[in-house]
Amino acid sequence: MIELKNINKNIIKNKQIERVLFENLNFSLSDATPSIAIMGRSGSGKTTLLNIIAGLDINYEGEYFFNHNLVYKTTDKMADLRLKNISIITQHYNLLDDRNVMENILLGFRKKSAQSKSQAMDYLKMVGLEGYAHKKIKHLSGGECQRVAIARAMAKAPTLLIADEPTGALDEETERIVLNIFQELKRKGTKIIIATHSKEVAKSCEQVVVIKDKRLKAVKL
Ligand SMILES: Nc1ncnc2c1ncn2[C@@H]1O[C@H](COP(=O)(O)OP(=O)(O)OP(=O)(O)O)[C@@H](O)[C@H]1O
Repeated sequence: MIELKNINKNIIKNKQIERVLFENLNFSLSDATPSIAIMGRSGSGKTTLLNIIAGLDINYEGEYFFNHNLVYKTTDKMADLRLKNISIITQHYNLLDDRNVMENILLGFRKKSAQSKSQAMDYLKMVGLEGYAHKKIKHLSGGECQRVAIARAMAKAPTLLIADEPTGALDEETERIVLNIFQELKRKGTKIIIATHSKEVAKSCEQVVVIKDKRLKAVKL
């Protein structure tokens, strides 16, 4: 479904290469693989790789294939790809602080319909936040924000869900709830790419890779 070939990515500071982050890195999420976990030490480049996959970062060398088609790395083409296919749960949730929970989830729907509100209520219930629809985001805890971000991602019913440390702010029980939701999404055909430090989360994925020495290596947990 997604293939990145020979990716070179440098961190540039004051027009100089400060650090070579990826060198001839290859990534592949095959049509047959429901989910993949990306692991690696802090600062190894997990978020950067997710940003490349999400089309949010196009400043790299190498080729990007989506559904076997080469994607031209322009902001417009990548935005279009994202709009049609991808939901992202970022490390900082990217929610609108001054809006309430329901308004944030409704932003996730590609097309709103008469049923959108009741669907959004169902997603809220699934993430254990029934009764939170009218609360302002700024009044929620980190873990609650993370679950709203997951509910918003579900609203899009994406082909691909990209999640950056999606359980980082959650206790064990809530982590289990979120992992069950991911299993349900996979059953419905959504593919998932997760960056994580958690072995439990990684074990819930069919494939695990680790960023090491500027490349990806397959690992068995
Ligand atoms: N826009 C940027 N400008 C400068 N440096 C950057 C930028 N984006 C990322 N980096 C650097 O690239 C490296 C990789 O960062 P990244 O956030 O991808 O790592 P990570 O593996 O996700 O880390 P963590 O597990 O701590 O979230 C870091 O050293 C970071 O400082």
